Amino acid sequence: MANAYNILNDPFLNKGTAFTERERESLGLIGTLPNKVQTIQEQAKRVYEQYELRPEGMQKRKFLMEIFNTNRTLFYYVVEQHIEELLPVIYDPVIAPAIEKYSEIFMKPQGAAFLSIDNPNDVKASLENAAGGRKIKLIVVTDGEGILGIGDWGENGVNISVGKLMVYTAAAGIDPREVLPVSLDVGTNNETLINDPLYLGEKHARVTGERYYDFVDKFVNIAREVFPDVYIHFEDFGRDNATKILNKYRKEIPVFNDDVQGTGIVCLSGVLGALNISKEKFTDQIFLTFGAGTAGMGIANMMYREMLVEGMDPEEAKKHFYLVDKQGLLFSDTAGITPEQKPFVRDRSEFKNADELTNLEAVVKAVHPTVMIGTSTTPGAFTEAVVKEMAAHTERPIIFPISNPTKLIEASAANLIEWTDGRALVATGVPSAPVEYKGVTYHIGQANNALIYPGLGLGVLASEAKLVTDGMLSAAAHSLGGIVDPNEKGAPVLPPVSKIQSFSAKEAVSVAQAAIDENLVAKGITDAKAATEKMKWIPKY
Ligand SMILES: NC(=O)c1ccc[n+]([C@@H]2O[C@H](COP(=O)([O-])OP(=O)(O)OC[C@H]3O[C@@H](n4cnc5c(N)ncnc54)[C@H](O)[C@@H]3O)[C@@H](O)[C@H]2O)c1
Ligand SMILES: O=C(O)C[C@H](O)C(=O)O
Ligand SMILES: [Mn+2]
Repeated sequence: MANAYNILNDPFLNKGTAFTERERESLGLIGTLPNKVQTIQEQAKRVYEQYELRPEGMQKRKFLMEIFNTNRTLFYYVVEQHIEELLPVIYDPVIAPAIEKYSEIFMKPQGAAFLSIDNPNDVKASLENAAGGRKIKLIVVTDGEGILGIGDWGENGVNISVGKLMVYTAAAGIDPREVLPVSLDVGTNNETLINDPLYLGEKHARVTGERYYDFVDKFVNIAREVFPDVYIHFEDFGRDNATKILNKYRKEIPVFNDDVQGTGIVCLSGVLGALNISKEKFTDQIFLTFGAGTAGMGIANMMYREMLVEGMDPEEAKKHFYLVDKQGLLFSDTAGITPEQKPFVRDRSEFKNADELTNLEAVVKAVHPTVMIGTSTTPGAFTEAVVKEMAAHTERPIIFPISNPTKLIEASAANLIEWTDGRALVATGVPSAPVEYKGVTYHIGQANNALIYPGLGLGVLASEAKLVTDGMLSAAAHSLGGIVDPNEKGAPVLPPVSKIQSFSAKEAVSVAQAAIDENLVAKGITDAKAATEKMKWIPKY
């Protein structure tokens, strides 16, 4: 029988001052709380006022995490009330310094499962212990190798699993009792962590190769055994592993890689939104991917598949793509081409000055892109010269500098609007304030996978989809249309975060419907809307 101590210390059970007199009596809580019984609205007012008193991001985050650790329902109630303001604090960009400082500021494990490659026999017990008897339907797992654009943060990366799951609940109403953040600690190559006496992860170099893949496989298999049908979301794996792991499982079980697929979906949505504004055709676009890594290639593939959906011939479609990475424009004979880049590399003979195409400005001059997306982790790479050159050859340049966090952005929204005299259609990965320019207020869309993975997840879980297919990803990308009025001056290319709950719900229905149409759902699921509505968790007592 749970006693007062256990109840008040369990964030899923605790209601704090909102326990009614009857509950206090029946649960043995008499005298363990101030006598006044509060509503969740009153509690939320108190929490928000305290939140506002905290002067800056990390302190605001620490305060919110205390509420998260104490009372999950109240936490989500407050977050949903102030979603646009709080999302950047519980998630990107404030999550970045919270990851860097994770070991120093550690207070509570936040319900995560910590799996170590040095103790592979503990995987099952660790997952079971962390779940504590809860029926887990969704896991976000990271190995911490490619956290946002800030690199290898080892075990500290667990915070991204926790943060991504917060967005699932706040945006799409995924029941917080049914989720599990997981960290795969396979070591770290980050010297700062290795030399940090307070670092909480394994202090050795990353294990790679067969032993690494075996460990990932062990985690996937045991997770599916302990939590049948669990949907696994992979986050911030390194460039060499992300797509490889995704492709290994995606034909067998419901898995998702956020950096590859989530980023692809949100960027396709953004481009479709931009074309609604410019009234141009998708198949006329020339795409330049700057930073052809995990996210960059996920985006290129999503755009490429859309070209095929539009009826374009595969060989013809490939000609619309140019990849630029550290080496410059990527050619078939460029050294260090990754397996993901290979299908999209160009032939040197296409250009008279191929040997000069080693920097972004030269490439833009040579290929005249109409869409340029930055996933390069290179701050300021979209210089005035690059942007003006692009804008000289296209009326409405579509430019998405989406490297995160803020310090890594390829260009600010304000600069892009100014350098193109208001013609650029812009989205950024982190939130950007509206830009005032020559009497027009330009609203900047946030091309962050957080806008789409919650709705996708709700659609997958509600329909009990057995796989996550390209058709479902495409349905997700197309579902965000029709929310923004494209004819309004300064309209954003993506719907605003303030509406994330309503468009996530809409997206979930589209995804579940696609799963139903592809015969991938559990028996008896025929009504996508009813299924997603039934699944939705609401923060109330
Ligand atoms: N907005 C979003 O939703 C979203 C989603 C995923 C990733 N991202 C961001 O995209 C960035 C990349 O993430 P990733 O997971 O693809 O990392 P990654 O390491 O897999 O890829 C980065 C690529 O950029 C290349 N690069 C590095 N320096 C370069 C330079 N000077 N010029 C050209 N290319 C260069 C690297 O060689 C690599 O191929 C990160 O900042 C991340 O935060 C944003
Ligand atoms: O975490 C984010 O803000 C988006 C993305 O998954 C990233 O890795 O940058
Ligand atoms: Mn990520």
